Amino acid sequence: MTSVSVTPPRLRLLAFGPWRILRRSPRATAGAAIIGLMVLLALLASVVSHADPNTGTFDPWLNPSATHLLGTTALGQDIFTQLLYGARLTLLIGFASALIATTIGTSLGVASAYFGGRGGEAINTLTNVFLVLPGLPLLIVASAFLRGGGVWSIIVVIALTGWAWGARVLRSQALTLRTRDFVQAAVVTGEGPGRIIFREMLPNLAGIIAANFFSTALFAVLSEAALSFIGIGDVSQVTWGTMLYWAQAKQSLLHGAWWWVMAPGLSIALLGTAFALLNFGIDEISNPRARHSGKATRVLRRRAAPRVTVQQPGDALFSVRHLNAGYATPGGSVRAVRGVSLDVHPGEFLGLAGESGCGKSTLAFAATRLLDAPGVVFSGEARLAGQDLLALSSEELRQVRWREYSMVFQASMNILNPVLRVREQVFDAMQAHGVTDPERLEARARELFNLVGIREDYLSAYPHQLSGGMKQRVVIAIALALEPKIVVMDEPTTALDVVVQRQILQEIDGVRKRLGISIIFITHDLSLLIEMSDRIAIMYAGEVVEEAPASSLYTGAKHPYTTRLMTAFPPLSGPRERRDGIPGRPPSLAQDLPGCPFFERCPSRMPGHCDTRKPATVEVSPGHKVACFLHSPVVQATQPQEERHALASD
Ligand SMILES: Nc1ncnc2c1ncn2[C@@H]1O[C@H](COP(=O)(O)OP(=O)(O)OP(=O)(O)O)[C@@H](O)[C@H]1O
Repeated sequence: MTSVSVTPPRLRLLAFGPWRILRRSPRATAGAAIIGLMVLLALLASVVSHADPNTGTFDPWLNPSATHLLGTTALGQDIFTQLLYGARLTLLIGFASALIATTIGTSLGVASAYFGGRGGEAINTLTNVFLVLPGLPLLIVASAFLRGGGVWSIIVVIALTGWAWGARVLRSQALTLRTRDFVQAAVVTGEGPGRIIFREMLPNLAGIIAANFFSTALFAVLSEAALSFIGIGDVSQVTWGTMLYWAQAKQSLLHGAWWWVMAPGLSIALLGTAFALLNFGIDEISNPRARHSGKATRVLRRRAAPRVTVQQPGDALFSVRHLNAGYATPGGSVRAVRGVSLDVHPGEFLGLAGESGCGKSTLAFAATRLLDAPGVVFSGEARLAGQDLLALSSEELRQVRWREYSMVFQASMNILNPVLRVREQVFDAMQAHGVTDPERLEARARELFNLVGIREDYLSAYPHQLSGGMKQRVVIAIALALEPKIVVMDEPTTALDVVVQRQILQEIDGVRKRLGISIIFITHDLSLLIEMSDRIAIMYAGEVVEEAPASSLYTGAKHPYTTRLMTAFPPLSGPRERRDGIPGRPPSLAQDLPGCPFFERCPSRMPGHCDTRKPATVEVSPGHKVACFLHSPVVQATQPQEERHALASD
């Protein structure tokens, strides 16, 4: 395969292009028009006016007239000509200072947030020092040092004194962004820091960076005016600031020549307004939600999934053995997963059910090496095709994750970056794993959308233009992008309404059968799992208490917890009836549980027996395993026959 490089990461604003920004926002158009006019007049100064801005060739103190639109100065210079030439340096100072300060502020702010650690703290301290230094005195001292360096020394001084505010704002925004699901997801899918910063984070910060740029430009123009006004700037150059200085020095107001002050003063105010308008306009463009706020989200058309034969389970594809995991908390360890062993076969749909807090998510996170601090894997193995995921180095893990296995988590629609089109986000996962050919990326993205039942034209949409169900389908498409062998889905449809939930589940099942992938599906909803799964494992207080083919669990659940869990949900068919919950509460996972974890709530408990020893897991029929003394050979041998029968049929 010949691979060609794809378009490098770029700011979304740049991707829009200046013309589209202007077409879309009247405010940006107005701001750009004002600045454009100022730039044009500055460039054409010598064409518009033939006078020399520095030399006093006219009578002093002339009033505005057709010959001198804004009158003349005390030295006989034409004020309109000075305004035109002054715009050149004023605009240069504004834009150049803003560019330098914004580059410094953005780089330092984002780097300190993303990388953190001591370097991040050092940058933060430096930023704070610059923030507490009083602005104008700092400018005055720095300018005094660099006096005589011309306009560029003023630009450098303003940039060096103006970057800190931007760095502070961008740091705090980047810190928030760093924890957002779509950034975390980019880390998980294997994207490097440069790519995450430029592609995932900076586009989301574009509005703030633009705001920072224009406010720094305004700060630069005002600072130059202030420095010139007090005589520290280079007063031999014509800028709007030095015009104010000379107007004040020659006491123009006492001479009634108010236009000498008003012309540069109003020009500075107009420039500030233009910067603010551009700022608003760019915010509209960089925030797609604001851009499309009036448009209704289109509803997804469902596509029926053709049924194919399920692959017969063979040897385990994914095998978890004696996994112990939990959380290190100040109050001690929470053991949320206790000695769990589970197998998933190729093409199999394994359902994992249990009450909230029983450790399902911790198991999923621990087994896929996603359990972050304070989570800890205490011991055990999680082998995917023979390779122990828990023993891989970070780089090895990066290679395997998403290519060999992928995940879809609760409310994972939040992993979609709001300012990137869906297409680019589907591409990202593939690009991070070396797929770079644009044609192949596009073809695969279309194929994936067909697979999960979304029209291909939605590839060009932004996440907010999609319904919750469609977003979840996009996330599932991303999880399938590299054709992993297994996908772990932790309540992927919880946030959706029941109808959409069911459609997506049917779609997932169809995809699984077509591609022959395995799925571990986690939910509270046992009745849903019975419908969807090949096999179901029931967790309680960190342990798997029963595991069986879905049909045999439905017709003959063995563990008292499973039978209670079954009756807690409405039946799949038949008349509606009142459901009872399971009385009592699960035990604290911070404590040791020497016996059966369900002991306290079990209607068939045998004190002195169930609470003192762990029941062995026994296979009561092919593939149906249960950890309960009601079915253990020890109890069966020691209990009278009638009592055993009564207990077992509970
Ligand atoms: N960060 C944490 N620190 C300490 N304890 C935690 C942490 N996260 C989860 N736990 C505890 O671990 C146990 C298992 O939680 P887990 O989220 O794995 O359960 P779950 O079955 O997936 O629940 P749910 O269905 O509500 O998502 C719970 O008792 C929970 O309180």
